[in-house]
Amino acid sequence: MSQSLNILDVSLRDGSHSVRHSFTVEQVRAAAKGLNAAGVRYFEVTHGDGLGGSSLQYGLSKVDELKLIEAAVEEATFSEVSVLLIPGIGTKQDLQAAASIGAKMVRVATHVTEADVAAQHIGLGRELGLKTVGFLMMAHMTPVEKIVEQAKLFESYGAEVVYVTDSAGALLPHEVTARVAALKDTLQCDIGFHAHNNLSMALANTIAAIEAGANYIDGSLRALGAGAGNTQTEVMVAVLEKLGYQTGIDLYKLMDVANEVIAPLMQQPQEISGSSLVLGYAGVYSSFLLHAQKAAQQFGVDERDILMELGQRKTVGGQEDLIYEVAQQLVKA
Ligand SMILES: CC[C@H](O)CC(=O)C(=O)O
Ligand SMILES: [Mn+2]
Repeated sequence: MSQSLNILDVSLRDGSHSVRHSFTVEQVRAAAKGLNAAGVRYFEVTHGDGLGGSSLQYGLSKVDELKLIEAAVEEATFSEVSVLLIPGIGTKQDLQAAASIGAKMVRVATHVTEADVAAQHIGLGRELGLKTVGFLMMAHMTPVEKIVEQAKLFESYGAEVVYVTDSAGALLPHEVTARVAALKDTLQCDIGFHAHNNLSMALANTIAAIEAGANYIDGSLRALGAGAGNTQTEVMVAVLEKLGYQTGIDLYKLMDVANEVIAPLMQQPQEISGSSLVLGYAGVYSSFLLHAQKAAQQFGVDERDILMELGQRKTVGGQEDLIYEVAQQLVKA
Protein backbone atom coordinates (compact mmCIF):
# COMPACT_ATOMS: atom_id res chain seq x y z
CA MET A 1 0.00 0.00 0.00
CA SER A 2 1.53 3.34 -0.92
CA GLN A 3 -1.32 5.70 -0.06
CA SER A 4 0.11 8.83 1.50
CA LEU A 5 -1.71 10.56 4.32
CA ASN A 6 -1.73 14.15 5.57
CA ILE A 7 -1.29 14.06 9.33
CA LEU A 8 -2.43 17.13 11.24
CA ASP A 9 -1.40 17.42 14.87
CA VAL A 10 -3.85 19.28 17.13
CA SER A 11 -1.90 19.16 20.42
CA LEU A 12 -1.48 22.95 20.40
CA ARG A 13 -5.20 23.58 19.78
CA ASP A 14 -7.38 20.71 21.08
CA GLY A 15 -4.74 20.33 23.81
CA SER A 16 -5.49 23.90 24.84
CA HIS A 17 -8.76 22.63 26.43
CA SER A 18 -6.84 20.10 28.49
CA VAL A 19 -4.39 22.68 29.85
CA ARG A 20 -7.13 25.25 30.40
CA HIS A 21 -5.78 27.49 27.63
CA SER A 22 -2.52 28.08 29.51
CA PHE A 23 0.02 27.49 26.72
CA THR A 24 3.05 29.77 26.86
CA VAL A 25 5.17 31.01 23.96
CA GLU A 26 8.06 28.80 25.13
CA GLN A 27 5.88 25.66 25.22
CA VAL A 28 4.42 26.35 21.79
CA ARG A 29 7.82 27.14 20.32
CA ALA A 30 9.34 23.91 21.67
CA ALA A 31 6.43 21.75 20.45
CA ALA A 32 6.37 23.48 17.06
CA LYS A 33 10.12 22.96 16.65
CA GLY A 34 9.74 19.26 17.43
CA LEU A 35 6.74 18.73 15.14
CA ASN A 36 8.57 20.52 12.34
CA ALA A 37 11.73 18.45 12.85
CA ALA A 38 9.68 15.24 12.85
CA GLY A 39 8.22 16.16 9.45
CA VAL A 40 4.58 16.67 10.49
CA ARG A 41 3.02 18.43 7.51
CA TYR A 42 0.36 20.41 9.41
CA PHE A 43 -0.18 21.36 13.02
CA GLU A 44 -2.81 23.61 14.56
CA VAL A 45 -2.31 26.45 17.04
CA THR A 46 -5.31 28.35 18.41
CA HIS A 47 -7.35 28.70 21.60
CA GLY A 48 -9.20 25.38 22.11
CA ASP A 49 -12.40 26.99 20.83
CA GLY A 50 -10.64 28.55 17.88
CA LEU A 51 -9.69 32.10 17.00
CA GLY A 52 -11.28 34.57 19.39
CA GLY A 53 -12.11 31.79 21.88
CA SER A 54 -10.44 33.50 24.83
CA SER A 55 -13.43 34.63 26.93
CA LEU A 56 -15.18 33.99 30.24
CA GLN A 57 -17.59 31.63 28.46
CA TYR A 58 -14.89 29.40 26.95
CA GLY A 59 -11.91 30.12 29.21
CA LEU A 60 -9.39 32.95 29.07
CA SER A 61 -6.07 32.31 27.33
CA LYS A 62 -2.93 32.89 29.36
CA VAL A 63 -1.16 34.24 26.26
CA ASP A 64 -2.73 35.97 23.25
CA GLU A 65 -3.17 33.28 20.59
CA LEU A 66 -1.65 35.49 17.89
CA LYS A 67 1.62 35.48 19.87
CA LEU A 68 1.45 31.67 20.04
CA ILE A 69 0.70 31.39 16.31
CA GLU A 70 3.55 33.76 15.52
CA ALA A 71 6.03 31.69 17.56
CA ALA A 72 4.83 28.48 15.88
CA VAL A 73 5.16 30.02 12.41
CA GLU A 74 8.74 31.05 13.17
CA GLU A 75 9.63 27.42 13.92
CA ALA A 76 7.68 25.93 11.01
CA THR A 77 10.21 25.82 8.20
CA PHE A 78 8.68 22.60 6.81
CA SER A 79 5.32 22.33 8.54
CA GLU A 80 2.34 24.58 7.88
CA VAL A 81 0.42 26.13 10.75
CA SER A 82 -3.34 25.74 10.81
CA VAL A 83 -5.88 27.77 12.77
CA LEU A 84 -9.40 26.77 13.80
CA LEU A 85 -12.26 29.23 13.34
CA ILE A 86 -15.80 28.78 14.61
CA PRO A 87 -18.00 31.45 12.96
CA GLY A 88 -19.62 33.47 15.71
CA ILE A 89 -16.67 32.97 18.07
CA GLY A 90 -13.92 34.00 15.65
CA THR A 91 -14.39 36.71 13.05
CA LYS A 92 -13.11 37.41 9.56
CA GLN A 93 -10.76 40.00 11.10
CA ASP A 94 -9.31 37.29 13.36
CA LEU A 95 -8.65 35.15 10.31
CA GLN A 96 -7.02 38.03 8.43
CA ALA A 97 -4.77 38.65 11.43
CA ALA A 98 -3.75 34.97 11.64
CA ALA A 99 -3.02 34.84 7.90
CA SER A 100 -0.98 38.05 8.07
CA ILE A 101 1.40 36.44 10.57
CA GLY A 102 1.86 33.29 8.53
CA ALA A 103 -0.95 30.78 9.19
CA LYS A 104 -1.30 28.65 6.07
CA MET A 105 -4.48 26.67 6.73
CA VAL A 106 -7.87 27.49 8.21
CA ARG A 107 -10.38 24.94 9.44
CA VAL A 108 -13.81 26.50 9.62
CA ALA A 109 -15.83 24.53 12.17
CA THR A 110 -19.61 24.40 12.53
CA HIS A 111 -22.11 22.15 14.22
CA VAL A 112 -22.86 19.26 11.88
CA THR A 113 -26.21 20.72 10.78
CA GLU A 114 -25.06 24.33 10.40
CA ALA A 115 -22.56 24.44 7.57
CA ASP A 116 -24.45 27.37 6.05
CA VAL A 117 -22.98 29.80 8.58
CA ALA A 118 -19.49 29.17 7.16
CA ALA A 119 -19.82 30.47 3.59
CA GLN A 120 -18.13 33.84 4.19
CA HIS A 121 -15.31 32.41 6.28
CA ILE A 122 -14.55 29.65 3.79
CA GLY A 123 -14.66 32.22 0.99
CA LEU A 124 -12.22 34.45 2.88
CA GLY A 125 -9.88 31.52 3.55
CA ARG A 126 -9.66 30.90 -0.20
CA GLU A 127 -9.22 34.61 -0.96
CA LEU A 128 -6.33 34.75 1.49
CA GLY A 129 -4.71 31.79 -0.28
CA LEU A 130 -5.05 29.49 2.75
CA LYS A 131 -5.65 25.78 2.53
CA THR A 132 -9.32 25.91 3.49
CA VAL A 133 -11.09 23.14 5.33
CA GLY A 134 -14.66 22.60 6.55
CA PHE A 135 -14.96 20.85 9.92
CA LEU A 136 -18.35 19.27 10.73
CA MET A 137 -18.48 18.91 14.51
CA MET A 138 -20.58 16.49 16.59
CA ALA A 139 -20.88 14.18 13.59
CA HIS A 140 -22.58 11.47 15.68
CA MET A 141 -25.69 13.64 16.09
CA THR A 142 -27.07 13.33 12.62
CA PRO A 143 -27.69 10.63 10.00
CA VAL A 144 -25.40 10.03 7.05
CA GLU A 145 -27.66 11.78 4.50
CA LYS A 146 -27.63 15.00 6.51
CA ILE A 147 -23.84 14.97 6.80
CA VAL A 148 -23.58 14.51 3.04
CA GLU A 149 -25.91 17.48 2.49
CA GLN A 150 -23.89 19.68 4.87
CA ALA A 151 -20.54 18.57 3.46
CA LYS A 152 -21.76 19.47 -0.04
CA LEU A 153 -22.49 22.98 1.23
CA PHE A 154 -18.92 23.29 2.53
CA GLU A 155 -17.60 22.08 -0.80
CA SER A 156 -19.80 24.52 -2.70
CA TYR A 157 -18.35 27.41 -0.63
CA GLY A 158 -14.83 26.37 -1.64
CA ALA A 159 -13.65 23.94 1.07
CA GLU A 160 -10.76 21.82 -0.20
CA VAL A 161 -11.15 19.24 2.56
CA VAL A 162 -14.24 18.33 4.61
CA TYR A 163 -13.81 16.72 8.00
CA VAL A 164 -16.03 14.29 9.86
CA THR A 165 -15.42 15.38 13.44
CA ASP A 166 -16.29 13.06 16.30
CA SER A 167 -16.31 15.82 18.91
CA ALA A 168 -17.96 13.68 21.58
CA GLY A 169 -15.90 10.55 20.90
CA ALA A 170 -19.26 8.82 20.52
CA LEU A 171 -18.93 7.14 17.12
CA LEU A 172 -18.18 3.46 16.62
CA PRO A 173 -16.05 2.23 13.69
CA HIS A 174 -18.96 1.14 11.47
CA GLU A 175 -20.56 4.57 11.92
CA VAL A 176 -17.32 6.28 10.92
CA THR A 177 -17.05 4.05 7.86
CA ALA A 178 -20.61 4.91 6.81
CA ARG A 179 -20.04 8.66 7.15
CA VAL A 180 -16.64 8.85 5.47
CA ALA A 181 -17.58 6.44 2.66
CA ALA A 182 -20.72 8.48 1.87
CA LEU A 183 -18.67 11.70 1.64
CA LYS A 184 -16.03 9.98 -0.46
CA ASP A 185 -18.74 8.79 -2.87
CA THR A 186 -20.34 12.21 -3.19
CA LEU A 187 -17.65 14.90 -2.93
CA GLN A 188 -14.75 15.80 -5.18
CA CYS A 189 -12.68 17.31 -2.37
CA ASP A 190 -10.52 15.48 0.17
CA ILE A 191 -12.01 14.00 3.33
CA GLY A 192 -10.63 14.33 6.86
CA PHE A 193 -11.32 12.68 10.20
CA HIS A 194 -10.87 13.95 13.78
CA ALA A 195 -11.41 11.60 16.74
CA HIS A 196 -11.81 11.71 20.51
CA ASN A 197 -10.97 8.71 22.64
CA ASN A 198 -13.81 8.78 25.18
CA LEU A 199 -14.93 5.23 24.31
CA SER A 200 -11.38 4.06 23.54
CA MET A 201 -12.27 4.01 19.83
CA ALA A 202 -10.07 6.85 18.54
CA LEU A 203 -7.43 4.77 16.77
CA ALA A 204 -9.90 2.13 15.56
CA ASN A 205 -12.15 4.90 14.23
CA THR A 206 -9.18 6.61 12.58
CA ILE A 207 -8.23 3.42 10.76
CA ALA A 208 -11.86 2.92 9.72
CA ALA A 209 -11.88 6.47 8.32
CA ILE A 210 -8.67 5.93 6.35
CA GLU A 211 -9.92 2.63 4.96
CA ALA A 212 -13.12 4.41 3.86
CA GLY A 213 -11.10 7.06 2.01
CA ALA A 214 -10.11 9.84 4.44
CA ASN A 215 -6.64 11.24 3.75
CA TYR A 216 -6.45 14.14 6.25
CA ILE A 217 -6.10 12.70 9.71
CA ASP A 218 -5.87 14.40 13.11
CA GLY A 219 -4.03 13.32 16.20
CA SER A 220 -2.40 14.84 19.25
CA LEU A 221 0.82 13.99 21.02
CA ARG A 222 0.26 11.97 24.19
CA ALA A 223 -3.43 12.33 23.12
CA LEU A 224 -3.46 15.88 24.60
CA GLY A 225 -6.97 17.12 23.87
CA ALA A 226 -10.45 17.66 25.23
CA GLY A 227 -12.17 14.82 27.13
CA ALA A 228 -10.07 11.66 27.03
CA GLY A 229 -8.05 13.30 24.25
CA ASN A 230 -7.57 12.56 20.56
CA THR A 231 -6.00 9.77 18.57
CA GLN A 232 -2.43 9.72 19.93
CA THR A 233 -0.33 10.99 17.02
CA GLU A 234 2.86 9.05 17.75
CA VAL A 235 0.97 5.76 18.25
CA MET A 236 -1.08 6.40 15.11
CA VAL A 237 2.06 7.01 13.04
CA ALA A 238 3.61 3.75 14.27
CA VAL A 239 0.43 1.79 13.49
CA LEU A 240 0.00 3.41 10.06
CA GLU A 241 3.59 2.58 9.14
CA LYS A 242 2.93 -1.04 10.15
CA LEU A 243 -0.18 -1.01 7.97
CA GLY A 244 1.92 0.20 5.04
CA TYR A 245 0.76 3.83 4.80
CA GLN A 246 3.20 6.66 4.16
CA THR A 247 3.17 9.49 6.66
CA GLY A 248 6.60 11.00 5.92
CA ILE A 249 7.07 11.39 9.69
CA ASP A 250 10.18 10.44 11.69
CA LEU A 251 8.72 8.33 14.51
CA TYR A 252 11.62 8.72 16.96
CA LYS A 253 11.63 12.51 16.58
CA LEU A 254 7.86 12.56 17.07
CA MET A 255 8.17 10.43 20.21
CA ASP A 256 10.86 12.81 21.48
CA VAL A 257 8.61 15.87 21.25
CA ALA A 258 5.73 13.92 22.84
CA ASN A 259 7.88 12.79 25.75
CA GLU A 260 10.12 15.80 26.25
CA VAL A 261 7.79 18.72 25.49
CA ILE A 262 4.16 17.60 25.75
CA ALA A 263 4.30 15.16 28.69
CA PRO A 264 5.82 17.72 31.11
CA LEU A 265 3.14 20.33 30.39
CA MET A 266 0.14 18.03 30.89
CA GLN A 267 -2.05 19.01 33.86
CA GLN A 268 -3.78 15.62 34.18
CA PRO A 269 -3.43 12.25 32.47
CA GLN A 270 -5.41 11.80 29.23
CA GLU A 271 -7.24 8.83 30.63
CA ILE A 272 -10.73 7.45 30.17
CA SER A 273 -12.08 8.37 33.58
CA GLY A 274 -15.68 7.93 34.70
CA SER A 275 -16.60 11.29 33.26
CA SER A 276 -14.75 11.21 29.95
CA LEU A 277 -16.35 7.82 29.36
CA VAL A 278 -19.76 9.43 29.93
CA LEU A 279 -18.96 12.06 27.26
CA GLY A 280 -18.70 9.30 24.67
CA TYR A 281 -21.56 7.27 26.12
CA ALA A 282 -24.00 10.19 26.28
CA GLY A 283 -22.66 12.00 23.19
CA VAL A 284 -21.52 15.24 24.81
CA TYR A 285 -18.97 17.72 23.45
CA SER A 286 -15.55 16.73 24.79
CA SER A 287 -14.66 20.32 25.67
CA PHE A 288 -17.53 20.33 28.20
CA LEU A 289 -15.61 17.98 30.52
CA LEU A 290 -13.60 20.46 32.58
CA HIS A 291 -16.56 22.88 32.75
CA ALA A 292 -18.77 20.03 34.05
CA GLN A 293 -16.16 19.11 36.67
CA LYS A 294 -16.05 22.71 37.86
CA ALA A 295 -19.86 22.94 38.00
CA ALA A 296 -20.07 19.60 39.86
CA GLN A 297 -17.69 20.89 42.50
CA GLN A 298 -19.46 24.22 42.79
CA PHE A 299 -22.94 22.67 43.23
CA GLY A 300 -21.92 19.44 44.99
CA VAL A 301 -23.40 17.09 42.37
CA ASP A 302 -22.02 14.10 40.42
CA GLU A 303 -20.37 15.30 37.19
CA ARG A 304 -21.60 12.16 35.43
CA ASP A 305 -25.20 13.18 36.14
CA ILE A 306 -24.55 16.59 34.62
CA LEU A 307 -23.06 15.05 31.48
CA MET A 308 -25.87 12.48 31.12
CA GLU A 309 -28.44 15.28 31.32
CA LEU A 310 -26.51 17.37 28.77
CA GLY A 311 -26.55 14.36 26.47
CA GLN A 312 -30.32 13.94 26.96
CA ARG A 313 -30.81 17.59 26.06
CA LYS A 314 -28.66 17.18 22.94
CA THR A 315 -26.55 20.18 23.86
CA VAL A 316 -24.08 21.52 21.30
CA GLY A 317 -20.98 23.72 21.34
CA GLY A 318 -21.74 27.26 22.48
CA GLN A 319 -24.14 26.07 25.18
CA GLU A 320 -21.50 25.99 27.93
CA ASP A 321 -23.74 28.11 30.19
CA LEU A 322 -26.26 25.23 30.29
CA ILE A 323 -23.70 23.12 32.17
CA TYR A 324 -24.15 25.34 35.22
CA GLU A 325 -27.90 25.52 34.78
CA VAL A 326 -28.12 21.71 34.72
CA ALA A 327 -25.90 21.42 37.81
CA GLN A 328 -28.12 23.88 39.66
CA GLN A 329 -31.27 21.98 38.65
CA LEU A 330 -29.75 18.70 39.85
CA VAL A 331 -29.31 20.21 43.30
CA LYS A 332 -33.00 21.13 43.43
CA ALA A 333 -34.16 17.71 42.12
C1 LIG B 1 -14.80 23.76 20.71
C2 LIG B 1 -14.16 23.41 19.42
C3 LIG B 1 -13.82 21.95 19.39
O1 LIG B 1 -12.85 21.67 20.38
C4 LIG B 1 -13.37 21.56 18.02
C5 LIG B 1 -12.98 20.13 18.04
O2 LIG B 1 -11.82 19.78 18.09
C6 LIG B 1 -14.04 19.12 18.10
O3 LIG B 1 -15.21 19.43 17.85
O4 LIG B 1 -13.69 17.97 18.40
MN1 LIG C 1 -11.56 17.88 19.08
